[in-house]
Amino acid sequence: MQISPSILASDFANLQSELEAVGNADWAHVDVMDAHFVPNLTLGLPVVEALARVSPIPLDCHLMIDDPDRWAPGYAEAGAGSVTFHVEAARDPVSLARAIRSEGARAAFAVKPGTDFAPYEDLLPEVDMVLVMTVEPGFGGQSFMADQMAKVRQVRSAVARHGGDVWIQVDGGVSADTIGQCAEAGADVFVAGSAVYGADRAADAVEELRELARRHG
Ligand SMILES: O=C(CO)[C@H](O)[C@H](O)COP(=O)(O)O
Ligand SMILES: [Fe+2]
Repeated sequence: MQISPSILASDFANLQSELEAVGNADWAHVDVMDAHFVPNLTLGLPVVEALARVSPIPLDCHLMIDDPDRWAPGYAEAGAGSVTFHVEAARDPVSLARAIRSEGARAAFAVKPGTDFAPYEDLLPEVDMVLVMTVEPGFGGQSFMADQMAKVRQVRSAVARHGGDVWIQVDGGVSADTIGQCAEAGADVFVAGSAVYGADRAADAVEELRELARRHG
């Protein structure tokens, strides 16, 4: 059970100390948005390169961008430990996942709430993780979509059928109130922005979420 706090909910004026505040987490989730794939703009490659230099934990980059085939391997090269692209935006997901892995990072694909997983099941041997979005991508602080738990169960069964160690990540509205159902459905990597950075002590929130996930997993 791994926790990946989303720095989207942190203080962008103090990113290094915000990363250090969640040094007990497994990953730091970095939301890259390009104002095309989603209607919001956050940060890009130069900032990720700088964060990779100072972060005490590996970066988990979630690319909400058009044309990931062109850009995603660069994030692996910049030092991200895991790079997630959206299948809705990828032209050749197999080659893309291989390019990310060949740069030494874990490769993952994400599915939006309205995207079926079944057409992408054959990609499982090419990736290290599947991200099931539990909000419409674009903004932090949205309400958790419990109807996506059926998809998490579907991915968990597909992973069991295929064998191999593919992690299942959930992202969006994950909190102390919702993490239990995610773990029960089969998720094992949990992104949390507001629930971690909105807490009095971010590190305590990370421990609490991990404990709740373990209890329900
Ligand atoms: O990908 C994302 C939004 O597109 C974020 O990672 C996600 O929303 C995390 O924020 P919160 O936990 O506040 O929902
Ligand atoms: Fe994200």
